[in-house]
Amino acid sequence: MVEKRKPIAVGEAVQRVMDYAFPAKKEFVPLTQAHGRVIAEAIIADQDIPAFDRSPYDGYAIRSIDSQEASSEHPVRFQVVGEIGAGFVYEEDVGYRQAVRIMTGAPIPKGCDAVVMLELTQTFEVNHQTYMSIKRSFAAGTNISYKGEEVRQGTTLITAGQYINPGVMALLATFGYQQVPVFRKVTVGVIATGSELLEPEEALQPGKIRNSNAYMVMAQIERAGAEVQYFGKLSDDLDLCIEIVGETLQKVDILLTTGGVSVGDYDYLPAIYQAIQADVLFNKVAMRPGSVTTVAARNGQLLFGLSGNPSACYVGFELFVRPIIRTAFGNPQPHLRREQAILGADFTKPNPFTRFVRASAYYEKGQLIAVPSGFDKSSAVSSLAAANAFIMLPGGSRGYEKGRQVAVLLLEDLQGSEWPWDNIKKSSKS
Ligand SMILES: Nc1nc2c(c(=O)[nH]1)N[C@H]1C(S)=C(S)[C@@H](COP(=O)(O)OP(=O)(O)OC[C@H]3O[C@@H](n4cnc5c(N)ncnc54)[C@H](O)[C@@H]3O)O[C@H]1N2
Ligand code: MOO
Ligand SMILES: [Mg+2]
Repeated sequence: MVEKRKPIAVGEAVQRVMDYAFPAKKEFVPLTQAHGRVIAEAIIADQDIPAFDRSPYDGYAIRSIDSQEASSEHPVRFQVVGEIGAGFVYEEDVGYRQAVRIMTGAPIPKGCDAVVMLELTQTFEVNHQTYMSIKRSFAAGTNISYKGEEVRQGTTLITAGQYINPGVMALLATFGYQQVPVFRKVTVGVIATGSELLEPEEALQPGKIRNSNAYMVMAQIERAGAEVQYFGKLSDDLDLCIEIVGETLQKVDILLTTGGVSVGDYDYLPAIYQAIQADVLFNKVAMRPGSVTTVAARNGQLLFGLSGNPSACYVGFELFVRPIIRTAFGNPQPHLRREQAILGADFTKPNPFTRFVRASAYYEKGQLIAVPSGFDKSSAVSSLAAANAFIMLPGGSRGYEKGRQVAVLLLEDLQGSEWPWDNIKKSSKS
């Protein structure tokens, strides 16, 4: 008699997995390798920005009081006593009706309190002495970028857990980080199971297929921000599988397998979990595809038994594995971002389980539209290429027509959701 499995709700299944989330660990990487990682400590300004009063323009630094009488009828003339480019300091005192030619980014010379843009001046020479004249007055503070006007020393600019984007890189460089504290990437081991599998370089043979899942989930692991270790494919040989799975667990933080989780004669994952004394957290989820997704734990370590069917494998990864990876970065929003969208095409197939339809989501006139991205069976491989979202359709006895509001989960987003699984309700007509 084949084992009868009891499906549990998706949210319940995700919660059971999240109970095994492990804490983030810190490591240091050189600045040049920090882009794309997640910062493990706050960035607190250890200096003001700007660090000194500086000129925002190419021009002349003056004492504003000396310009008070300037007008177009009576231009005021200044003796140019020096010049200074960015990176240098003008050390002398600047006196009555003296000006220093100054370039953008250079520190304001002592005594000066305004900068006149080059375009508003006239420069000329009299007896080998350079002068400039202006036709209007300038108030104190004109064209000065003040020390600390952007950021005050001691301000927290970035908190731990933030993705290091190019802007964060600029801050790290500004504050002189050579080694950057980042969360360690968890290592996810991948094993594909199935006697039918050939690697991409192998020629096709009758009854065999190429192993697409391993390459797909390895990319999903990287997209989620973890490190991959690939242990190859295993044929359906129970003893060999038990041995390799046991060994592999020692080498990784998380082990992910594809295939062999259903009730078929060669679906060995349930027996493998039993043999290595792993506790099965669930082996049936009320979702499509991916209902057979099985997750087990041994000594606190998670083993994800993803389906062999490519679309089911893909969905199982995004719902269950990705949030665990993102939690290991101290990310408080580790789940897929949930948004509302308009269903862009009829979806007539009813199903009692919650469905995760692989979809292409795009904005049109400010409205998010989601359209199924191709052949919709659990076995489909071709619809994944164009998928950047799942349309989440509550289970029920009817299909959904174009134009309805539906919930979508975004796959290529960095923001994430804290918990997208509440209120999976019937969609309503918008
Ligand atoms: N009697 C029942 N049969 C099935 C059930 C069920 O409840 N009762 N569940 C079905 C569902 S739903 C799914 S999903 C699949 C799950 O199958 P498994 O996870 O056991 O995976 P396999 O049997 O190993 O393979 C299924 C399918 O996927 C292909 N496959 C496997 N590995 C790969 C790979 N690495 N790359 C590409 N394709 C792969 C494999 O050739 C099979 O076609 O079970 C249903 N059956
Ligand atoms: O596990 Mo299956 O994906 O529901 O077709
Ligand atoms: Mg099977």
